[in-house]
Amino acid sequence: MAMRVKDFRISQVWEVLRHLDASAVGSKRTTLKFNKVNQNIELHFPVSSSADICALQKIPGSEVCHQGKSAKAVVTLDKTQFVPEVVNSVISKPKSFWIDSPFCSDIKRQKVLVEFSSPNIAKPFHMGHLRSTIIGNYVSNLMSSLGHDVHRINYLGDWGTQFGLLNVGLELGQVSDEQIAANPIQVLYESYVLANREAEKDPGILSRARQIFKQMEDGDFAETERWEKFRQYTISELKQTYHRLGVVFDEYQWESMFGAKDISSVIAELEGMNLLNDNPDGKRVVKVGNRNVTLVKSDGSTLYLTRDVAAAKHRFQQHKFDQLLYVVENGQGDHFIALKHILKGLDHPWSDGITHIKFGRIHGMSTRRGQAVFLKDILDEARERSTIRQNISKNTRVGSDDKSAEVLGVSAVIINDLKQRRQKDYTFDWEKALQVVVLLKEVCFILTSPCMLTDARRQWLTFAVHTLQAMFFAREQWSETSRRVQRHPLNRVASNSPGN
Ligand SMILES: NC(=[NH2+])NCCC[C@H](N)C(=O)O
Repeated sequence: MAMRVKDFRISQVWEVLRHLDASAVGSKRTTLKFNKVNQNIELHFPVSSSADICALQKIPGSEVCHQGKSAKAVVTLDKTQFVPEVVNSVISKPKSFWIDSPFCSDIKRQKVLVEFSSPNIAKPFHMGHLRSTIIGNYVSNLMSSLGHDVHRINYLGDWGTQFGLLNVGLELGQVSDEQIAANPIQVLYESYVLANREAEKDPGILSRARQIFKQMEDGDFAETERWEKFRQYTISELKQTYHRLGVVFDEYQWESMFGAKDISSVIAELEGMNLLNDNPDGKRVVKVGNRNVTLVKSDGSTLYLTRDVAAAKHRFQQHKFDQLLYVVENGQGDHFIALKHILKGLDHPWSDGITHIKFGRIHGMSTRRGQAVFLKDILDEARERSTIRQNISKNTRVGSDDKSAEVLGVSAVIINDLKQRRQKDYTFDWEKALQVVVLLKEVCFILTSPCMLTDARRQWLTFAVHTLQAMFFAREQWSETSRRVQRHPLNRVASNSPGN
């Protein structure tokens, strides 16, 4: 049986969706189709219960068709009413569109912390960090569209023996503060590489690195202030690159904020709950399922996990969050299971609000400069390639000062990533990723040239703009697009005469 519901107004769509079993509407069997014959948009979804069927039958204009055994609903959205209505509602209140819709009225507003991106200083910003940045920003935007109070955190890795090594590298290379200030991410990375190279020849370097890290943890490190400056330079440089993706963080936290000195209370708590066991080799471990997980090394220094326990507690003290979401690759699954397990063992009921939002690896992304090491290189490459793409056709050719290459290139990288199945690994292909560039360019071009449009094409494009809005979660890019659409004469025509 199929239900056909015709001529929907947007308010009715909300009503239907509200009455239906949400799992059916959101299931993989739900598809949005564009009917080329009558130019209408159709939402097809399975109907799982007789209550759903009754709900649909009450809607004026609904039509029941028999079609095999399985029950299926088809909601036909009338192009002339629905498209302008959606586009105009979204445009008039892009921030509160979802919150104000009846569909979301029963969502309990929560304080949600989303931790994402989180690269390590002096190490490459690898593809895992890129996916985390894109997915994390998407999740944050989605959560705030639903009315949650979202706080975005970037947790930068600046701790561990690698930091001892980095300091040795700075000594060996006699790197000045000015050099670091001018190009922090690159210079710190090169110093780290230098130290690693030297450590292969001279084992003394590694023990010097460990010693420096121990001093850092114990608070005996002479260069703390210098390091504080380096961190600030790094954040300023990162902010410029995040800006290109439309990503803004509310807070930058450092792993070093949760070093040995600061986590004695966590250790005391673990001891108090009898969770910490002493290994014969001096390590202190916690049992997680049938694994023994180390929390304190034999020399007393802390580990990644210990710092995460302290960081989570700190976040709860500060924000009293309902949810804490970690957007980090699949490979760290065990780490987050251990984190949640330990917090639960420490009797923190809020640990139930912790979720690891995991994702698969990206293989094979390299730039012309070689294997991609920094986010900036990836985005520069996207811009260059998008210029080349646009120049292939004379309709989309760009001048040297054209900003569209940047916006389209960056958007293509984002869209390409969100198109993938989140938990699956995938192989990156520049050619495929940039295919969308020409389509995006065309949409913008046609929207700004009304005389180019036939009626049908205009309807389709208006719908495409709405779809793209869902993709342009990068806030700035979307607001730029929405400003264009808002100013556009087409939009005024559509809103004044829905029947045209
Ligand atoms: N709270 C966390 N552990 N977040 C993830 C941090 C990711 C880490 N900096 C890495 O690159 O692997």
